[in-house]
Amino acid sequence: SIPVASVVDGLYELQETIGSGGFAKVKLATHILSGEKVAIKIMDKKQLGDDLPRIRLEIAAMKDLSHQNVCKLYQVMETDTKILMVLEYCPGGELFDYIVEKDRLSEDEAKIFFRQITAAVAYIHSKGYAHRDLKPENLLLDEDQQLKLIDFGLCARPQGGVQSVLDTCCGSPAYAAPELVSGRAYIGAEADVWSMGVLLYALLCGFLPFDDENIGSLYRKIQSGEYDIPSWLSVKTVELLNTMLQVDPTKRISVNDLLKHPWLYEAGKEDVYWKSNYKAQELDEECITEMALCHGLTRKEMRAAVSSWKYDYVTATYWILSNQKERGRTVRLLRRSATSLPDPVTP
Ligand SMILES: Cn1cc(Br)cc1C(=O)Nc1[nH]nc2c1CN(C(=O)N[C@H](CN1CCCC1)c1ccccc1)C21CC1
Repeated sequence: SIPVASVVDGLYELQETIGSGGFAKVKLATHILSGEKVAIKIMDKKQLGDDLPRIRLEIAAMKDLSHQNVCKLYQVMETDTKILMVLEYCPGGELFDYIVEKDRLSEDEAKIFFRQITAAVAYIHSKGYAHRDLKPENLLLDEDQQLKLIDFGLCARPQGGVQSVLDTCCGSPAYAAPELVSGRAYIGAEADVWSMGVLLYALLCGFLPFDDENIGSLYRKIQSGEYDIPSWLSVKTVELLNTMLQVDPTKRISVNDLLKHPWLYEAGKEDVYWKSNYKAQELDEECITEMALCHGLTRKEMRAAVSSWKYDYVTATYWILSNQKERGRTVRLLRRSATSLPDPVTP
């Protein structure tokens, strides 16, 4: 079978393995043209077995999600036996390890993280997705201590969101059930808010609200919705937790109402900026120019190549450059270096 090294040859320099799970492993790598570090998630198709559709779903979702608190997908490569996802590298590791190290977070620090988690979830829900596996292991810290959501393998998307459900149900909303017209018809959106409640509790307490070695009694505890309130939690915090940890999903706060909840704004914080900073529509001219120079193409040709969003090396280079710009770094690529760049398109 085709070795992974051959597909990344000249594009990425593979380095050590930084994570390994059942059917996948994550290796640190360097995007040669920019010198930026990336994380390459390498999955074995055979080991994936009938989980393969989950990966196709994860890839489709991540191509559609560009947000400052969602780990960016840069490139997808496939060989006869492997699927490779080139993703944003987060040098801070998992939020899970961060909490373990600090035992538990102060209300102020938890608030900073929770605002970012709410921004990420509000964004993916606005795109018609639900993550359905929110936990501190799936939130990574980047070099600026910003949280990035990962692992969309379990995410769900009703075909085209609520509008399509409305359209399909006999055409006129007169027949649509109340939860449909209220836009609550997401698959799993309410479940995401419950998980956010568990997440916030874990940040503030360092242990879980519902826990038990025996899975049966764990389920009973979850279904009871009863959990201990440690003395260090403020009344306002407990009120917020209660709005999320409502057993009845129809009584549970929505992520849009969470965005307006006063707890997120204490200590004079400004609005949670949940919309995406990425502009996939209008391309960044500075990045296009730098790429055109590096590839020996005109800006017009480069613009056309980038806006085809093939999730090839061109897409990766564009996203990496725009991330660099976003972080206030200089937008710079290696000039036409020895690396075997694809020959410029003959004009
Ligand atoms: C742990 N760590 C420590 C440092 Br320093 C950096 C990291 C690190 O993993 N950074 C990192 N940057 N970008 C990524 C990662 C990890 N990572 C991941 O996608 N990591 C997940 C972690 N999941 C959490 C629950 C189950 C597995 C993973 C998925 C499959 C196999 C192995 C790991 C990406 C690619 C998106």
